[in-house]
Amino acid sequence: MSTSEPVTEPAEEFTVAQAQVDGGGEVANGSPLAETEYKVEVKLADMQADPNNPLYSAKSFEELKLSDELLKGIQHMNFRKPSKIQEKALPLLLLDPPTNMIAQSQSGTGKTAAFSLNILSRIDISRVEPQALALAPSRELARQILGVITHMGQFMEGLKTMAAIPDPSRRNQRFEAHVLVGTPGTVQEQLRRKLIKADGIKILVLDEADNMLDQQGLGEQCTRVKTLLPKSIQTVLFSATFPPAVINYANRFAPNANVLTLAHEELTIEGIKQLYIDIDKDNDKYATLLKFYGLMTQASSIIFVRTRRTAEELEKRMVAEGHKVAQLSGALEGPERDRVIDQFRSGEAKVLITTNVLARGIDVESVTMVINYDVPTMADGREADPETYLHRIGRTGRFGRVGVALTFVHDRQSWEQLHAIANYFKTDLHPIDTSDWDNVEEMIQNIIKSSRAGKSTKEMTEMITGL
Ligand SMILES: Nc1ncnc2c1ncn2[C@@H]1O[C@H](COP(=O)(O)OP(=O)(O)OP(=O)(O)O)[C@@H](O)[C@H]1O
Repeated sequence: MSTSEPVTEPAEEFTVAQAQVDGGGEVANGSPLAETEYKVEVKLADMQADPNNPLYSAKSFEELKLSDELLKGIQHMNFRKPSKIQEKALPLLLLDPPTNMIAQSQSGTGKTAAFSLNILSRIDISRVEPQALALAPSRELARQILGVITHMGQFMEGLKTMAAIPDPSRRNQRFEAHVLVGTPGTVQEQLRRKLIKADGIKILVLDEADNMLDQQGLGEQCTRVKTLLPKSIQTVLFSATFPPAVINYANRFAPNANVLTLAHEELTIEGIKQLYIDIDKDNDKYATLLKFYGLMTQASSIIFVRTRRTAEELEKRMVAEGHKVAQLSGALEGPERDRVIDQFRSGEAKVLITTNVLARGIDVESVTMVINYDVPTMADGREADPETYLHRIGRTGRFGRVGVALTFVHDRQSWEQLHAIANYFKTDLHPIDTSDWDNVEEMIQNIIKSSRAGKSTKEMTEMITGL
């Protein structure tokens, strides 16, 4: 061995017990599914029977030609019927010869399972080497996807899955697993160091693909990763959003792909009730937030802010006043980030303050309220960022559940930004009248409660149109 070669360690595989999955998996979070399962199922069955609903499907999982092991995995996750994206994407993904895909579907409609089932269907279990690689923009999302794949594939005997995310304690590990899920920087580095063997890789998935291709740094890393993989791979791009600016790039990244897209007017989720509060001054935002604290802890909530600094300041202030909150931003080290998200997922922490780092993909079913403390904007801080708004509010209302998305506006600029977002999606945002707090509390409490009681979205709309 030459001295420049890394000293490699055997791979440490990921286990089902570590899997981070919600939505009916065994590893549940703060809101115990058992309490609501029956009612939620009733509602879900109605939604899945409605052809206009993104959760609708005419077919069963059995009809999608999946292996018995995978059908067992799906059953174990309590999935009864596929969603629309699963039903449409899977047959195209499973075509032989494999074909590239660019696919879009609303937040929380089961895109992860769609690409995971393709990955698991194509694995040759007898060869323990990387055969599929899924990339995500954050370590939390990569860990979550890994959890879904591991959980879903638990009946495939011998299946090995691993995370490829920054981990200084395992810098020299070899990635001896069938499926790898990671972040682009780490994967690129480990491919370059030959700790990830590239020549057996058949599938490359980019989750949150528009973000991955569009963001400076991430886009270059993804392109580099792709050039280090075999030419013949199946490239699969998934996201809830594909803004026009990235479509061309996506088409080049995944040439001749089967394309499933939606118009942006179709992207809002009916179960997410979008509200806003007009606050007089910036200073009053914090006081207003505190008024919501009791409501925020009834299930779980995420507060999105623009900068790491605001996240840290809010955390400090709230903790100093005796409120129990967790905070996660890119300023924290990996293990600390893992600890915070795990606490939130388990329900130990009910309120999470974060930046756009967690705007995408994170799936915690107990989240009933998302607060946009700062309206999402582009990097310049001026122009509204509708895509990020959609991803942020999509952390609630997962797979037919209901939730509240509340945005704070405090001046003309933030009001105009929110207005631009509403226009973009052609959606109605309901103002909250802050002069009558009892009424506000009651209304939000009703929405939150109804998410547990499985109230229909029609009833939900009636509940807030009185505002
Ligand atoms: N067929 C199904 N039946 C029941 N639940 C499902 C089904 N498919 C997925 N789910 C659940 O729905 C939730 C949302 O799925 P997922 O995280 O894949 O959404 P997504 O479309 O990737 O959302 P986002 O755009 O926010 O990343 C998960 O908790 C998942 O377990």
